[in-house]
Amino acid sequence: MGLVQWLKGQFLCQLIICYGFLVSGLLVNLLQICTLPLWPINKQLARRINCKLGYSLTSQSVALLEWWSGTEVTFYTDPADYQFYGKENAIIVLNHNFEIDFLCGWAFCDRFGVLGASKCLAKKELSYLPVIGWMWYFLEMVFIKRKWEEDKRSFVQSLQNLRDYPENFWFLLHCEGTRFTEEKHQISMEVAEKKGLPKLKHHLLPRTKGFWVAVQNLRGTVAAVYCCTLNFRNNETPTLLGVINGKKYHPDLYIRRIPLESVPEDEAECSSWLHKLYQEKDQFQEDYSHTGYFPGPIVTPLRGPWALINWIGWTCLLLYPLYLLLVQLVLSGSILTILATVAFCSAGPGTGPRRQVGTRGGPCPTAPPKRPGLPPAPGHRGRYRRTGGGTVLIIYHLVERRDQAFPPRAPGKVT
Ligand SMILES: CC/C=C\C/C=C\C/C=C\C/C=C\C/C=C\C/C=C\CCC(=O)SCCNC(=O)CCNC(=O)[C@H](O)C(C)(C)COP(=O)(O)OP(=O)(O)OC[C@H]1O[C@@H](n2cnc3c(N)ncnc32)[C@H](O)[C@@H]1OP(=O)(O)O
Ligand SMILES: CCCCCCCCCCCCCCCC(=O)OC[C@@H](O)COP(=O)(O)O
Repeated sequence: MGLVQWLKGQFLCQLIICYGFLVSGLLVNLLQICTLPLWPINKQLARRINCKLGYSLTSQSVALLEWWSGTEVTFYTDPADYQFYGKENAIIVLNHNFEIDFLCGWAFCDRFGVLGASKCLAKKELSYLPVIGWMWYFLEMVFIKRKWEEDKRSFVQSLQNLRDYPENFWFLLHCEGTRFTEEKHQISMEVAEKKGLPKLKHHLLPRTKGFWVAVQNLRGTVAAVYCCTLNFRNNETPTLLGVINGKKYHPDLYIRRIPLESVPEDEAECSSWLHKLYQEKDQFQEDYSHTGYFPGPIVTPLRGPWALINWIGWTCLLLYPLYLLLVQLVLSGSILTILATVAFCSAGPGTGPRRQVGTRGGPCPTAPPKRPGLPPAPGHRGRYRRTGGGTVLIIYHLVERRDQAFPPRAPGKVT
C-alpha cells in the first residue's frame, strides 16, 4: 500500500475532511440565511446565489469521490442524447440500491454543470440532516413524509415553485421510495403478485403516484425523463466510509433520455408506463450481472477542475487557523499538551472492522487467518496503522525536532 493510500486511511486525514465539510457547510448555511432579505426583492438572484453556495458544499463530496477515492463513474448513453445533458431540465429515475448512489448522481450532475441547482424527492428526515438538510431548504428541495394524504399539498406546491427556476436542474426520483433490501424486496414482490405485475429481480416495485404527480406538475418545465441505471463492477458494495478511506470503486451508469411527451398523462397509463420502465431497468441489471457492462457506447464527459479547486480552497481556508494553533502548541513547549494532542490524533476509531487492538495480544476476531511466513493479508493492517499510530510518529518527530531546536529550559531560567 503506497504512502498516499496509507495517509488516506489515517484517522487524522478523515477528521480533517469531515471538519472541513462541516465547517464549510455551516458557513454556507450562514451565507444562505443572509440571502433571505433578497428573496422578496429578487427571488431569481437569490436562487442563483444559493445554487452557487449549494455547489460549493455539494461539490466537496464529488471531489472526495472522484479525486480522493479516485472513483470514476463510467457513463453509457446514446451519443445522440449527449447534446441535451445539462442544457435542459430533466426528471431522473434512478434505482436505489447503493449507499453512494447519490454521490454518483452528484458526479453525473457535476459533469454537466447542474450540480448546484439539482433537486430530489427526499424523505422528510433528510431535511433534519445538519448542514446538508439545512442547505437543501434554500435549494427548494422537495421533502415528503411518504404518506400521500399528508404529502400531496406540499408536494404539488413544491413542484409548482420549480416552474420558474432560473437554472437548469435535474429532479431525482427514487421511485422505489426506499433503499433495496432483500426483506423489502420480498414484501414488494408479494404486492407485485397481488397486482398481477411481473416480478423484479434487482428492484423494489416502484411507487407510481409520486412519479405521475412530478411529471404532471413539471410538464412544460422539464423536457425529458432520464432513466438511469447504476451498478458497480465485480459486485462491489460501496460505502461512504470506504470513499472517505480513499477506496476506489467502479460505478457504471446507463442513461436513457426519454422525451416527456412519451410519458402518458393519465395516472393509470403513467403507472403502467413506469412499471414497464422498471421492468426494462431490471433486464438491464440482469444482463449487467452476466456481462459486466450496460448497452450502448461509453461516453466520457470531461471532469472539470472546479470541484477539486473548491475543495482545496475550503481546506486551506479552514486548516489555516488549525495550523496556527498547532504551531502555537508546539512552541508552547508544554509536553503534556502535545502528548494529549498526539493521543487524540492517534487514538481515532479504527477504519476497518472493530478489533481488539491487541491490548492483551489477543488475536483479532475479524483478522484473516495468519499466513505463516507471509506478511499479514492485504486487508489486515498492523496495530499502529489502524489506530493512527502513523500520525503519532509524525508528531513525535515534530516534537523531537523541537527539543533539538529548543533545548529544555534549565530550572528557574526563563528563555
Ligand atoms: C444518476 C443520477 C443522476 C443524477 C442525479 C440527479 C439529481 C441528484 C442531484 C441532486 C439531488 C440532491 C440531492 C440528492 C442526494 C441525496 C438524496 C438521495 C436520496 C434520497 C431519496 C429518498 O429519500 S427516497 C424516499 C422519498 N422518495 C419517495 O418516496 C419516492 C417514491 N414514493 C412515491 O413516489 C410515492 O408515490 C409517494 C411517497 C409520493 C406516495 O406514496 P403512497 O404509498 O402514499 O402512494 P402510492 O400510490 O405511491 O403507493 C401506494 C400503492 O403502493 C402499493 N404498495 C403498497 N406496499 C408496497 C410495496 N411494499 N412496494 C410497492 N408498492 C406497494 C399499494 O398497493 C398502493 O397501490 P395502489 O394501486 O393501491 O395505489
Ligand atoms: C468532503 C466531503 C466529506 C463528506 C461527504 C459527506 C456527504 C454527505 C451527504 C449526505 C447526503 C445524504 C443522502 C442520503 C441518501 C439516502 O440514501 O437516503 C436514504 C433514503 O433514500 C431512503 O431511506 P430508507 O427508507 O431508510 O432506505
